[in-house]
Amino acid sequence: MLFMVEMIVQIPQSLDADLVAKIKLEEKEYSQKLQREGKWRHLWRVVGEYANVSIFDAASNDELHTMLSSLPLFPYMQIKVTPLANHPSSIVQE
Ligand SMILES: O=C(O)CC1=CCC(=O)O1
Repeated sequence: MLFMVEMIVQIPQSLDADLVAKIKLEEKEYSQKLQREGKWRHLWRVVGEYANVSIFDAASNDELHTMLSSLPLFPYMQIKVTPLANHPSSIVQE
């Protein structure tokens, strides 16, 4: 099952800079693990914003929720999930 996931990152200015750097490094490592596993299919930066648009491939809503809530930046993000279905005019059927 494919999902479009929109993430807006909002890290409080008051958070310790070293802690922020550590969280970002852990976020990168975790996201790249999911990408290598084929679970995180696309990761795009939204131009001009500290935000991304991603495509996830998860077996269930529960699996997607587990992946998203395990993100190190999860406490500092607004996340919107949109389930995707095949479009009848698409020449690519997933
Ligand atoms: O920078 C972001 O958009 C948040 C994020 C998601 C995966 C990652 O490595 O950073």
